[in-house]
Amino acid sequence: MSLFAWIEFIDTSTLLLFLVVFLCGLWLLSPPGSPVNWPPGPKSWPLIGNADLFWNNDQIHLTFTKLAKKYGQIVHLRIGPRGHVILLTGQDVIREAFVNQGESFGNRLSFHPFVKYTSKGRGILSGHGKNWKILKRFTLRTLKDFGVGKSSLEEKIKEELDFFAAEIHSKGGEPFDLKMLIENAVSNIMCSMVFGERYDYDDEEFAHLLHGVTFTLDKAGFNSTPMTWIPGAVAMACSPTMRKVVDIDRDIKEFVRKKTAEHRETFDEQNIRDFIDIYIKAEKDGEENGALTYENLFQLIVDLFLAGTETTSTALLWAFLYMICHPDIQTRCREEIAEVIGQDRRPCMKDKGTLPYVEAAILEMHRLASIAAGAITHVTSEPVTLRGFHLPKETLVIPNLYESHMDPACWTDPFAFNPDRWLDENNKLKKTTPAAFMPFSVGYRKCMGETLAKMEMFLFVTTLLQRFDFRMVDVDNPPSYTDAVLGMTRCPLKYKMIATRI
Ligand code: HEM
Repeated sequence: MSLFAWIEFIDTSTLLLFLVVFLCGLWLLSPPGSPVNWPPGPKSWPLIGNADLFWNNDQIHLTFTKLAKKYGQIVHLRIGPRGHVILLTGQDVIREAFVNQGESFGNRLSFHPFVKYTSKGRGILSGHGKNWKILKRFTLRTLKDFGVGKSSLEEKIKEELDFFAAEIHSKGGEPFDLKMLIENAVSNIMCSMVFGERYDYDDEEFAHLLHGVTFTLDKAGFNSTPMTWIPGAVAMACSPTMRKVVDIDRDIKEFVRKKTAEHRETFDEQNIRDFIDIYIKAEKDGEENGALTYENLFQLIVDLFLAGTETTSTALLWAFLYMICHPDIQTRCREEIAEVIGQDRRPCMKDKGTLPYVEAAILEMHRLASIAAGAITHVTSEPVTLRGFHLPKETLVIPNLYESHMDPACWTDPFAFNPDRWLDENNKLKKTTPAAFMPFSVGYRKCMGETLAKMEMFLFVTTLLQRFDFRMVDVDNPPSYTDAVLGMTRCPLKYKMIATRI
């Protein structure tokens, strides 16, 4: 296997030579004697630093945990002659950085080639600084106004659940893979909020976009970190993956462009239909001193799709995998739903608080699945000091959220799926959650969609368990619920299941 097979980006040996020459050049030009004192870390190779740790490694969170055991809570990795990555392990140090010094640790990777050629640092996922603050304010306010946490959005989620349940029913008890169905359903909720419409599960154009989103999130995951210091033009010229990500970005933008153009033509200030209308109105009203531009709207919508579909659908995939691997827990959830809600009415958000065991199972899913195992890479916005280490501006910072969820010092028998750990002696949900529990990250850049994600998780899990019994296809050959692949999110391996209508 070639040296660069890990990243699928390099076509030819000529390029390899070019890169070596390029890295040598950078190395020679690097300023001597840096004024920072780096935390400890593994020995690094000349030129490539510790980039080898990322090669072909879809379990990088486990590598990070091993490094923390050896070098401590703050580990330093070198990438190439100039790049520096800091790994943070443990909720205390993660909070010290992201909560206590949130803004200093709050930039994103605007210099990664993927970002340079797609969002260009606009939007909320890869943006930072003044523009990001404006978009964050607008997004949180609009999500709230538009119904996140309110009954209007709840109705949309329930409508989608009816389509979703009908699709599962149509499998007629035959084995099926939930992945695409669930991605469709979750994206449709976002589509209803943003565009005011949903798409059929067999809509080819939409399926193409969803595949694109999955591909991008897979390839833009942690093992693409060493690419950060490869010049964008070199990556574009040499990497088929990079070119595909750019093509996908173009297709998604074309789709969004079509939708926003239609909205502009039919815009009626008296009848605000969705997120795009709210944005158009804000733009017309000159809100935020004109900072809400068309380009910003564009990237914002793309970002909401990237951040809000794959995450929730992956979390749901894990939830149903745990349910089929633990039929006893599934039955206990269903019994609680039957006792509190019955079969004659559908679950609603008002039921939250009355189904402690189901809620405990969802919390346990978030912990054990740790879908955002390393959150999204942060970047220091200025020189900072953390526990005596002085880190320069533009240091990459990755929090190992996975380790916090698996730390035996915080969780008894951490690899077991055990909803009971969230309940008190009266089988009520414990009043506080442990500080080590951070599925949505913490501080300045924490998830903006947490409330929406929690609504979706609760309504999907309760509604589907009320209507279906889920089983594994072959009890003698159960799917693994410990193995996973980490791209941007930590995904379960492909599995099928059987659903029977209750
Ligand atoms: C189970 C579902 C979800 C999980 C576990 C999750 C988790 C996360 C995590 C860990 C981050 C990174 C925070 C950091 O870098 O420190 C994040 C960022 C983000 N999430 Fe979520 N998320 C979920 C669903 C959603 C949904 C449904 C939305 C839709 C609105 C959303 C919108 C965002 C946005 C916009 C960001 C970027 C925040 C920023 O960079 O400032 N997420 N999410």
